[in-house]
Amino acid sequence: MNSRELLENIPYKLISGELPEKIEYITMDSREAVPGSLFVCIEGYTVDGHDYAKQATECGATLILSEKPVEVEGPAVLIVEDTVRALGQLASRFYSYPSKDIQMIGVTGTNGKTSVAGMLHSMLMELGETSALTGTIGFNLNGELFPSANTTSDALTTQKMIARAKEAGCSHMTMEVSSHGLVLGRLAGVEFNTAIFTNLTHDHLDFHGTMEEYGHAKGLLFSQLGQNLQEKKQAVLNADDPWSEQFEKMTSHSVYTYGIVNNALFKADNIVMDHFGTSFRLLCPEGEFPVSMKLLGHFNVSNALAAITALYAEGFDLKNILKALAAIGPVEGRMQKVVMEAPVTVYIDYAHTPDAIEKALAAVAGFKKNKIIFLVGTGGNRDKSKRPNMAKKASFADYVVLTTDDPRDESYDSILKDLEVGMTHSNYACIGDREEAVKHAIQQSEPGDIIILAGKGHEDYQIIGTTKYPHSDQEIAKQEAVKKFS
Ligand SMILES: CC(=O)N[C@H]1[C@@H](OP(=O)(O)OP(=O)(O)OC[C@H]2O[C@@H](n3ccc(=O)[nH]c3=O)[C@H](O)[C@@H]2O)O[C@H](CO)[C@@H](O)[C@@H]1O[C@H](C)C(=O)N[C@@H](C)C(=O)N[C@H](CCC(=O)O)C(=O)O
Ligand SMILES: Nc1ncnc2c1ncn2[C@@H]1O[C@H](COP(=O)(O)OP(=O)(O)OP(=O)(O)O)[C@@H](O)[C@H]1O
Repeated sequence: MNSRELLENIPYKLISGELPEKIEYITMDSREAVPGSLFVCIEGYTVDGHDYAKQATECGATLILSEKPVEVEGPAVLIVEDTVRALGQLASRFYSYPSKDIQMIGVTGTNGKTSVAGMLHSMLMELGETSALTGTIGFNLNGELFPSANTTSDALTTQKMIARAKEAGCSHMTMEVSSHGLVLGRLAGVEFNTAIFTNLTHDHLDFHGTMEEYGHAKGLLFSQLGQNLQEKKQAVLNADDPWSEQFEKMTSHSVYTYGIVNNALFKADNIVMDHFGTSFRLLCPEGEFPVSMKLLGHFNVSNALAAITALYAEGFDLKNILKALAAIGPVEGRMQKVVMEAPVTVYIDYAHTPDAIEKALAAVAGFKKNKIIFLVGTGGNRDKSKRPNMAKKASFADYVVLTTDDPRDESYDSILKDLEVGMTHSNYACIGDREEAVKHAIQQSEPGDIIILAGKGHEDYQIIGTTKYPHSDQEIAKQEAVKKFS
C-alpha cells in the first residue's frame, strides 16, 4: 500500500530518513519483520518494542513508527503520540477497513462476556448467518477455532481477524471486549454496530486500581460507537447494573435495556430452572413470550436477555431469535454439565470472581436435593484483593474445596491463606494441588450431591511457574467418579 495513503490523517513527525513509497506488511514484532515492513514499536510492561527497532531494520523494515527516537540506519522514523492507537488505525486502513463491512457486536463486562458472545455466535448461526467470534476461547471462524493469547487481542491481530472474517464472507462478528483491551487501545479502528454491557463487579483492580477507573475503562466501548447518528448503532445495557446509567450517557445512539429485577425494555420473570435448563417469560415491546433454553442459572437468563436484545436491535425477528435460543447448548465451560454415569451431578464452570461464584451457586440452589460441594481456586501473581471475598461467596456451599487456578510463581500456601480468610464456616479443605483437590471433591460426594468445579471452565491447563501443564477438571472428575461409584 502507498505509505502516504496509509498515514493520511495520522498526526506524525518524521525525525529521520525518507518515507518509503510502499508498505508491504505491518508488524509490531521485530521477529516477524520482512523487507518493506512498517515496524510499530509498542512499549509493554516488561519488554519495550522500541528496543527492537534495530532488529526489525535488519530484517528489512523500511518504516518505523515509535513514541520516542530510536537508533536505526536506513528506515524512516516517525514519531506519534500513541503507537498502539495509531497501529489500530493503520491496520484498519491497510486491511481496507474490514469492520465497516461486517456487523460488529462488542460485549464488555466483568462476567458474562464469553457466555453472551458465545450465545450470540451460536444463535447467529442458527439464524442462518455466517458468524465469527473472538474472545477468551479463541477466534472462531465459521466453526473453525484458532487459539488466541488474550480475551481482546492486540490492535494488529484484531484487525487481521476482522479482515479474515470479512474474506470468509461473515455477515457478523462478535468480539469480547476486555477493559485491558479498551484502555490499551487494542480496539482502535474497530467500528462497532452494537455494544453490550453485562455487569461490573470486583476484578482486575491490580491493573485498574479503583472500581471508578475500571468502570471508566468499560465505558470506552460505548463512546467508541461514535457521534455519527446517521449510522444505525446501538448500546445494549443491563438495567440491573447501576453502571448502565453512566454508560447510557456515553453514547448518543439508541439504547436498549434488559433486566430481571429493574424495569427494562426486555424483561424476564417467572424464571424456572432444573438440571436440563431454564424457562422464563419475556416481556418486551413485541408482547409477552414463553422462553426456554438449555442453559442454567439466573445469570444465564441475564446473558440470554442481552443476546435477545442485541439481535432484536440488529433487526432480527423476535420469534426466530427465541427459536435460535432454544436450539443452542451451553457455552463451553460455563455451567457445563459433565457427561458421566454417576449418582452425582458435576458442573464445570469458569467462575473466578466473587460475583460469578455467587451466581454459579445460586444457579443450582433451587434444585439441590443433598449437599452442594464447591471447588474454587484463584490465580497466583494476580489481583489478590478478591480472594477472601471469593471464599466468602463459596461458603454458601455445604462443603468447599479451596485450591489454586494457575498458581504461577506464587506458593500454594500463600494463595490458600488469602482464600481461607474469607471462609464463614469450617466445612472445607485446603488442597493446593488442583488435581488432588478435584479428586477430593469427588471423594467427599454422596449420591444426590451437586459438585461445581469452578475457575477453569474450558481451560485444559494449569500454569505452575511459567510452565503450562495439561490439566482437565472434567477428565479428573470423570475418572475419580468411576473409582468412587463403580
Ligand atoms: C503481562 C502483561 O500485562 N503484559 C502486557 C505487556 O507485555 P510485555 O511487557 O511482556 O511486552 P510484550 O507485549 O511482550 O512486548 C512489547 C512489544 O515488543 C515486541 N517485541 C518483543 C520481543 C522481541 O523480540 N521483539 C519485539 O518486537 C512485542 O511484539 C511487543 O510489540 O505490555 C503489552 C503492551 O501493552 C500488553 O499487550 C501485554 O499484555 C499481555 C498480552 C496480557 O496478557 N495482558 C493481560 C493482563 C490482559 O490483557 N488481559 C485482558 C483481560 C482478560 C480478562 O478479562 O480476564 C485480555 O484482554 O486478555
Ligand atoms: N451475567 C453474569 N453475571 C454474573 N456471573 C456470570 C454471568 N455470566 C457468567 N457468569 C459467571 O462467570 C463465569 C465466567 O463467565 P464468562 O466466561 O462468560 O465471563 P467473562 O466475562 O468472559 O470472563 P473473563 O473476562 O474472565 O474471560 C461463568 O462461568 C459464570 O460462573
